[in-house]
Amino acid sequence: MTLETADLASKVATEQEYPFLPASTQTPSKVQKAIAVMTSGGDAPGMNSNVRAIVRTAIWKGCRAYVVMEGYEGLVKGGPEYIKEFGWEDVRGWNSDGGTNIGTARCMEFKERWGRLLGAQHLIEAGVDALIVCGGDGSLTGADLFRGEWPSLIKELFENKRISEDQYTKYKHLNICGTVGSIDNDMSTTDATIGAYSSLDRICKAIDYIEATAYSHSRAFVVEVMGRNCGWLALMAGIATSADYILIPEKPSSSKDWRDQMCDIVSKHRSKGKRTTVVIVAEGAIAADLTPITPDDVHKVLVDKLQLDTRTTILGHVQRGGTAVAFDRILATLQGVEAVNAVLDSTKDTPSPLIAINENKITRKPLIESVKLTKSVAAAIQAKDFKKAMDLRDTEFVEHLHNYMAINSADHNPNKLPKEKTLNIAIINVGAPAGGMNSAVYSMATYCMSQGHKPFAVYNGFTGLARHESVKPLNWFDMIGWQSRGGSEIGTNRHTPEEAGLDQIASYFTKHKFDGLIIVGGFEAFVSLNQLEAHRQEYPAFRIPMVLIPATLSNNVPGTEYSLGSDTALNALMEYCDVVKQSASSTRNRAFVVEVQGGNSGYLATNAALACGAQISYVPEEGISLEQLEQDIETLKESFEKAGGRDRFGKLIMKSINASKVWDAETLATVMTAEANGVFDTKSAIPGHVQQGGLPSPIDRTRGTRLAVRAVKFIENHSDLMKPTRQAVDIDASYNPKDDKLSETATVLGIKGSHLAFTPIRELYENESDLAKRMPKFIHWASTRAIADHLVGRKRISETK
Ligand SMILES: Nc1ncnc2c1ncn2[C@@H]1O[C@H](COP(=O)(O)OP(=O)(O)OP(=O)(O)O)[C@@H](O)[C@H]1O
Ligand SMILES: O=P(O)(O)OC[C@H]1O[C@](O)(CO)[C@@H](O)[C@@H]1O
Ligand SMILES: [Mg+2]
Repeated sequence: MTLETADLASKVATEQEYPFLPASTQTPSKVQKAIAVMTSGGDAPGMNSNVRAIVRTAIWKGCRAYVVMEGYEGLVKGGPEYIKEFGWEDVRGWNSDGGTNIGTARCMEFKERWGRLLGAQHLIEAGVDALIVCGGDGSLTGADLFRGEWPSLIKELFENKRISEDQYTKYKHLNICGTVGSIDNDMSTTDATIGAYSSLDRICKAIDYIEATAYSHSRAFVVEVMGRNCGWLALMAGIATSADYILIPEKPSSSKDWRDQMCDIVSKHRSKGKRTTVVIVAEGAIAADLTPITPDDVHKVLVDKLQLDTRTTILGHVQRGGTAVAFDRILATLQGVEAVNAVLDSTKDTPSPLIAINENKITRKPLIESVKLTKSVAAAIQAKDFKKAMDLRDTEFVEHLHNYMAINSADHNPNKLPKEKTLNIAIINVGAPAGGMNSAVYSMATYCMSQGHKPFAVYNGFTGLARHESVKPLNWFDMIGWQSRGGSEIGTNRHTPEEAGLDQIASYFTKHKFDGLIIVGGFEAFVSLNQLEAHRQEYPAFRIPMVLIPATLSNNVPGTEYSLGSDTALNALMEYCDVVKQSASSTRNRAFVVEVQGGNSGYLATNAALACGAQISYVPEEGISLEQLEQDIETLKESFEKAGGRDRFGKLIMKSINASKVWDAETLATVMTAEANGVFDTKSAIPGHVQQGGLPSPIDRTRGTRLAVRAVKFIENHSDLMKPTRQAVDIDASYNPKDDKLSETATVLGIKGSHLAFTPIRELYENESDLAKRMPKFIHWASTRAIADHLVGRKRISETK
């Protein structure tokens, strides 16, 4: 995630007070604004990270921070019990807490004007001049209304002498900002709401468990998931667990009655030997005539029409529980920082912002527009205009649904494409295993099948091919369950084509008539793709469209801000760190140095630091200077002394293995303990290959699918361009390596800012790679380091000089 906030440091008051002090002890001259945050609507994992980031950023910038307890109910009730000033320490350790620590509510009074009038009065009485609301579509609709009505509310308060003239003048404009916190992911203009991916994680885990018992009894399960009127959770869970059928509000079956369509698909799967059936029903699922579809309805159909032994599981509030996944913690943190920036940037003429995320970029969107768009989805559904409802959901939603439907019909429906258009597509994994590799392979293979292409797996990387001709067409039955599995089902290794043997590889490409290649892997895969492209002149077999889907926990592939597996790894590391931090907190005066993988990339260490609130992260990009180390030990000492054995004060230090050759985790821990003079002690903790993760995270699974389908489409779209270059009579003359159009057909599919993008491998290899370090030249996450530091009060040598 990149955050192009104007440099945080530049907005910081020049002489910073030590940020461990509560806001109230800061000198009033530095106080710019009083910023309040509330959480509202259903609680969502990650809300606490959002509040933590808002409170600390506000304090860091010299503002006073307030929290409104119990959502809008707290505004309506008012007073210091509900609108409280918060200090730096009040939000310590909140990253790993589920739910919302400041409470939330569904407040009917705020839907009435008199309730909002009270809310306005109480905000003014508390001296709050900016309100950040973290909530779902309902909460932000309320916020939008509140802001719209503000002038009339304060006029009425003034006229009725409920506020003074001074207050009336001072609080003329309500500065409001929304951060979207809801498990439903139903807010337009943002790809993800805080909490949605945590909920998806809970759902996928539950369905993974259900699969095992369903398999044992050869049963069908109907699983109801939340989401109110939005089918995002059901759709994404459907993709991530390769469920047999999903029912969502936005897309009732139009061609057929849903019962017949579901039974068709389920019986096709069963007839091919599948022992389990999972049907996911969104709680808002409806038929084309708007009649609700309940789990009982689905259960009855599966029993009556297909005679399946069927059970129903309503997941309920389990989906909202537990600690937030790494994505939500980081999203909530970066959005919290951005929300404070937005509030400080705003003038009376600025429209109220909503802090969104598009692909990998934190963005600001006009709140009013987002609320309007969101409301129009519900209106379109009510009007049975499902096409419009789909169009109004973000484009990613539409893409995911299209992919799910295609993949789910793989190998069952008549081929989409005429015979002459169908292709042989080779799939290979290269490098270390990464979460989501299987999902990508499964999805590209099944998508190929749905179009009529023939997917081939190249087993055990390029050496497998060169030495053993390990190529096999993939079939549907063999891949059942791959979507949810960790590791690499088709095997992977680090050898590049040059190491494995170009002659053999080319001859097998020719023998199996490959028309396209998709490589899933990390930096070795990147190098491999470049080699194949560079050898197209000698080997016509390589004159095929080739796509790399980056997959590595190091997240160091040029051309993308996100590699498959990095989210799974981040979660594995974060869970490990939460446990270690709990231990450190219980022991009171203890810190842990956690050694993090990632080669020369500090991505994992930096993001784990953000997600866990680590005190320090040492990364290869910066190294470890003695001066900074001394400074860090001093800061740790000071903070342990100040804490005086208070609870929840365990400290984490993330250290990338390659941050320093001299300072390994253990040495660092020993030195810190010695230098601390008994104030605190430090231990080392080494998660090692646990960081590759067990089951892939839902993000890696669903992104794996999305990237896979895009990769196949790229091959389809570039096949006609490449065919003549290997089928011409004069094969040498038919290929000009300098022809950009041809060389662009060897490409990396990645996420760049707010877009998915294909970038030619040659361009990346020549201009954007630091080959010696196996790193991209541009570190897209660099700006998050300053944020991670500021949120824990770490001082940098450069700042203290
Ligand atoms: N139209 C509205 N006018 C004023 N306030 C509203 C409005 N809609 C919602 N609110 C306020 O926001 C609160 C939360 O809304 P809602 O229950 O719809 O949850 P949400 O914010 O959409 O979150 P989630 O859907 O995740 O539970 C309501 O209880 C109410 O106080
Ligand atoms: O927790 P409550 O008030 O029962 O509400 C449940 C609703 O809240 C959500 O969990 C979040 O909006 C919905 O998915 C669900 O419909
Ligand atoms: Mg809602």
